[in-house]
Amino acid sequence: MTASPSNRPVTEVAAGILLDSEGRYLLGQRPEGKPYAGYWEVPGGKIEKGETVFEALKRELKEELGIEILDSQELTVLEHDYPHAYVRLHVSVIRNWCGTPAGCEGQQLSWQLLSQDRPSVEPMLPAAWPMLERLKLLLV
Ligand SMILES: Nc1nc2c([nH]c(=O)n2[C@H]2C[C@H](O)[C@@H](COP(=O)(O)OP(=O)(O)OP(=O)(O)O)O2)c(=O)[nH]1
Repeated sequence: MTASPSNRPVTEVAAGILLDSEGRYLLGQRPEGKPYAGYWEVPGGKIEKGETVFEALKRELKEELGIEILDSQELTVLEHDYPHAYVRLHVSVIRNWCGTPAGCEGQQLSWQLLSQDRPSVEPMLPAAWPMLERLKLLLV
């Protein structure tokens, strides 16, 4: 495990932005029992030892949403220093998947239009904002 600038261990996370053909992306609400429960985020989770980012995304999105992702495009890598952890987020865009996303862990889901200024749900996890900004730049 690497160390952050503040010398805290870094938690590596894979986050996958599902983007559909109508320009909508998917947010999920963090379930009870997790840090920041109730906050909205892009689906994903911690990368396990020995996993690639794509393998972690495939596993997490199967567990959380019940879908099979077919490919992904790397968007950006962001770091955020939370009270509970220092996280490094490997953010990918996913346009091709099999199945219909469902809240398999009891979480609420919400499709959001990328053309809208801000998501219609709140609060968002602080580190979700820069990834949405980056996504908008990719598509202009
Ligand atoms: N999935 C996801 N995590 C994010 C985003 N933004 C952000 O700061 N994070 C942080 C929150 C958490 O500290 C970490 C993800 O960990 P997690 O708790 O969701 O991971 P997990 O599902 O593997 O958790 P676990 O219950 O197995 O421990 O990344 C985001 O948009 N999506």
